[in-house]
Amino acid sequence: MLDLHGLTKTYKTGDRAVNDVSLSVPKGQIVGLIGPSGAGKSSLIRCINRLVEPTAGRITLAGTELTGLGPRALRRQRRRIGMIFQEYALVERLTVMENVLSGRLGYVSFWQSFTRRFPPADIARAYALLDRVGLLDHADKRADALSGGQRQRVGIARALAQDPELLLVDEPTASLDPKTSRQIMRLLTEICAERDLPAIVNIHDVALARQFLPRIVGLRAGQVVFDGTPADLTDTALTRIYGDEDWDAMRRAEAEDEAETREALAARDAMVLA
Ligand SMILES: Nc1ncnc2c1ncn2[C@@H]1O[C@H](COP(=O)(O)OP(=O)(O)OP(=O)(O)O)[C@@H](O)[C@H]1O
Repeated sequence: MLDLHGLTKTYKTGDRAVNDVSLSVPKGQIVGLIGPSGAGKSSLIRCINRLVEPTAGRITLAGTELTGLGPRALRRQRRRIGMIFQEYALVERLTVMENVLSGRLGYVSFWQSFTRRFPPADIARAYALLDRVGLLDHADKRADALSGGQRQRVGIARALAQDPELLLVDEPTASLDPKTSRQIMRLLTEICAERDLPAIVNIHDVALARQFLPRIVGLRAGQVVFDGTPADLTDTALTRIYGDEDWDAMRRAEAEDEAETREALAARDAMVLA
């Protein structure tokens, strides 16, 4: 269970990116965080593992308060939080397996990590994770030889190798085509359910959030202005989050965009097969 209480971040510039956010995410629940650009989604996610230092408020993960920990204790607690990034953040010249094992670096000694000698149990677990994300046959490939969707699967396996108690996911599908995006969202939701993991997913694609995430939190100017199910996310609720828009026109434009992407991908596949 993750608990945020009165979480606030004011940057030195005076920007209050996160403003008194209180939120609980129970085990096994995956929450989508939506909101306009600049609403504070990234700042909120980064406050939770203290990549961004909160100005006020409390963060508690399974009973341990993360705010106020010193550097050593914070390092230990960060192992409990798996991060998955938009740009994957893989080490390109390392193999898929080495990238997944790098999720264990917080657990092995300096010497073991320096020589990259991981315990056999870690290696066995990394193979099992690669199998789970559908990349077992790619274990020895270099990360830079993979497609975007495959890279994100490595990012997911690496986060899971940490044996996390919470997943923080920052725009996981922003660099992916619609079909691959759906596959990645499906994988994330299945994994949270299987492992009883709480997760927060920063996601700009409202249609995708609606399709896959049972709970959606809307941020506007650093504050929670919506917290509900996809069915609760009516046009009125969307207006509260994003301001006035013609939602029908936006849905039509989104459908057109998706159809265009599908056509472009079909044309590309046809060229590859020809
Ligand atoms: N390092 C920083 N220093 C000062 N202000 C910042 C910093 N990072 C973010 N901000 C400001 O905080 C506010 C929230 O930004 P943040 O990136 O968290 O929003 P976001 O919802 O993730 O936006 P986007 O969807 O565009 O990524 C913005 O006004 C931004 O300019």
